[in-house]
Amino acid sequence: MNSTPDATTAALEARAITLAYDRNIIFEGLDLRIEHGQVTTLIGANGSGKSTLLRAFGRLIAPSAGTVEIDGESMRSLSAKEVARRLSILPQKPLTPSATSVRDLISRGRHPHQSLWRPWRPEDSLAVDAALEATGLVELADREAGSLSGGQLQRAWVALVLTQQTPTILLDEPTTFLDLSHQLEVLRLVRSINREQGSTVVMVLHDLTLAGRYSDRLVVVGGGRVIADGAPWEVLTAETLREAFDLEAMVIPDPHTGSPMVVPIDAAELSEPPVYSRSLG
Ligand SMILES: Nc1ncnc2c1ncn2[C@@H]1O[C@H](COP(=O)(O)OP(=O)(O)OP(=O)(O)O)[C@@H](O)[C@H]1O
Repeated sequence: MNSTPDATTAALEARAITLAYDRNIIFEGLDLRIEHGQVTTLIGANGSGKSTLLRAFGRLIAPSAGTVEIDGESMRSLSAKEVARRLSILPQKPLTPSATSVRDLISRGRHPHQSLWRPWRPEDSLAVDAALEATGLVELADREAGSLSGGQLQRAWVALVLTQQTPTILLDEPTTFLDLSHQLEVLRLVRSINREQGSTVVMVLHDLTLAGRYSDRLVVVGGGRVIADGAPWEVLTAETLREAFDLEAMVIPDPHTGSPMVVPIDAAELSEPPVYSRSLG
């Protein structure tokens, strides 16, 4: 790994940033620290600015005011190649190149590691093989990427990000298009990379229960600010869900993992007594 984190430097830090599209201001003067070695997940309603924030952390968009730092250094002061060595990002809608095999697509993840003096090495092939294996794509390695199903392609993008082996990984909705079993597989993989390699992960997820299960920290955004920030049990409360999502919900412990499970309540059903009491009564 390239970075040498210390206790006081954040992996990523937004300092008083303003993010806007023309005159549409999404965040103004926002501060947010992302700690080294944690899985942090951004949650919030549609259009609340999660992807915008992630893109700013990935230097895909520049703040119109304030700074974004990586390991204590301003992103602006670093070359594109240096940023690519430190972080990888899976954007929300990556464009699939045509006439590219799955293996070639994933191999692109090794480009930041190469230079004139550092051509393709056996370890690059090993990293690609490991990512194919980890994402269950070995049998599809020679298929054209454009011919994959939505879920298979999503796993190929996740594999591409993983082969980069950067200290920080940003994932915008990595479970889109995936069936539940593959969602679990991808999130388990992301967490194992975090635990085993100490990578810092920042993701955007829509499934609140999975976010709570696989994250160390949740950051809820809405109305141009951070509504709540903390460990999953601190953040996933009925009050926060009401404020952030306009949602009535119960939060109960998952019987298997003990992590918070969000059970949405349909407002139309609120007038009815719970099914349990109906069947008992
Ligand atoms: N490229 C863009 N140009 C103009 N406006 C944009 C652009 N991208 C996002 N927006 C607007 O910025 C706001 C925040 O969008 P963003 O995609 O960050 O939200 P989000 O929380 O990730 O949403 P979702 O959950 O629907 O993916 C929205 O109002 C959106 O319409």
